[in-house]
Amino acid sequence: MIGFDEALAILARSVTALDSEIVPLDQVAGRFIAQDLQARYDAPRCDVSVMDGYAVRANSAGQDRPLQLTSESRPGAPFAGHVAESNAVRIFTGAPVPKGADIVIMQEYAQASGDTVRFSEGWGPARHIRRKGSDFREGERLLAAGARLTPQAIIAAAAADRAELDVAHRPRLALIATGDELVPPGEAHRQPLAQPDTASHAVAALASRMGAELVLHVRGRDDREALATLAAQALEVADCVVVTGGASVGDHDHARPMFAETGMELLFSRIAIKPGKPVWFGKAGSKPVLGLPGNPGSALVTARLFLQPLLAAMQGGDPMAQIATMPLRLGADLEANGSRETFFRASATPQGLVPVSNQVSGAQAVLAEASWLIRRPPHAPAASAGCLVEALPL
Ligand SMILES: Nc1nc2c(c(=O)[nH]1)N[C@H]1C(S)=C(S)[C@@H](COP(=O)(O)OP(=O)(O)OC[C@H]3O[C@@H](n4cnc5c(N)ncnc54)[C@H](O)[C@@H]3O)O[C@H]1N2
Ligand code: MOO
Repeated sequence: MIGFDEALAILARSVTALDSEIVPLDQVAGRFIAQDLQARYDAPRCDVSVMDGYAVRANSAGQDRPLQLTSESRPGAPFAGHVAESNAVRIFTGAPVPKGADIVIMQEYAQASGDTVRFSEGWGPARHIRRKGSDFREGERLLAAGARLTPQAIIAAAAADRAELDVAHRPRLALIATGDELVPPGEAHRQPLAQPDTASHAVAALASRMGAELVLHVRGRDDREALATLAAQALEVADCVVVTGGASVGDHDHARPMFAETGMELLFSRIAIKPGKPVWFGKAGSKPVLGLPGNPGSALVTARLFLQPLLAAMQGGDPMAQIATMPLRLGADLEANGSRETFFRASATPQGLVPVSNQVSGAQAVLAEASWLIRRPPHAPAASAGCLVEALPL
């Protein structure tokens, strides 16, 4: 068996990014940008007001005499003149601050009367001016190649004044769930020995969250020849293939053998992690093939630990960034674990991370409340509520 870090390093080394395409800004959500993105102008483009109020000279506002209102400045319609000592300019949030003025006084501190305005004390030290270029400068890099286009990254892309972005192609994913007992969800309750295929639907959801396009989603019976046909079909239509189940050592575990005729090179199998020992990974030509255990808890956790980095790498993202952990506080006691590195499913509560009550790989009911994985080294002792543990979002 190999360790998790070693397995991930092999996976990261062996995956190459897909080509990119130009896509309208409204269709890039969740995708990965293929090139650095530079700003095309300074933001703000000039000094602008942060408040609705009056642009004046600070030394004239404090004197107890009314100032002459000369004009107004609105976003997109600035006042081009100069603010003299005895003058004030009505100004609105986001409007250019006229020359001569060095403070904006909020209208709450102003009493305007006709074409004059005077100010009551108490407006405080803030100047309420955002300086030209204080957000970013022309030419500054706003997004780095490989960045994920989250809603917040899309603000930066739009601020960089781009209508379209160069993004990695969406990986076309083929998903094969193996197991004679599996039936589509909705049909299991009618057949006493049937199990709904739950795992592959979770994997599909995770893959779609990572920008993949599901081009094939099938269930295959535990029959080596039938599965070999599905393997060939999957490699025909997809950029990468995921198989659930049949990953272990039983007589009916065909997930790896089903790729024998495709010339798939096996790059690793059996990892010292819990759950997820049977995970395997190979390449059929340039196409990654990932095998996940059939147990739903294992399939979900290992999709998060292996498929998410794999799909990021295929889109030019950093696979290692996908599995970065951070220290978080335990909100309940955590049990000791055995010789395999262990990923406990946990829920986030105001007290901290609380391991879900059933950590068995086949358990499904508790998964709905699990939003984090607590990563524990081999032979980690029990840890008490309040301790810091390393965790990553599920
Ligand atoms: N002698 C050994 N037995 C097992 C080992 C081992 O090392 N030696 N490893 C165990 C571990 S760990 C796991 S995890 C399981 C997973 O093995 P498989 O990937 O071969 O999974 P299956 O046997 O196909 O199924 C296991 C279990 O999960 C259910 N299942 C399968 N697919 C789905 C699905 N898509 N949706 C819902 N449920 C699914 C299946 O009905 C079985 O109950 O092997 C251990 N055994
Ligand atoms: O290691 Mo398996 O994936 O737990 O039950």
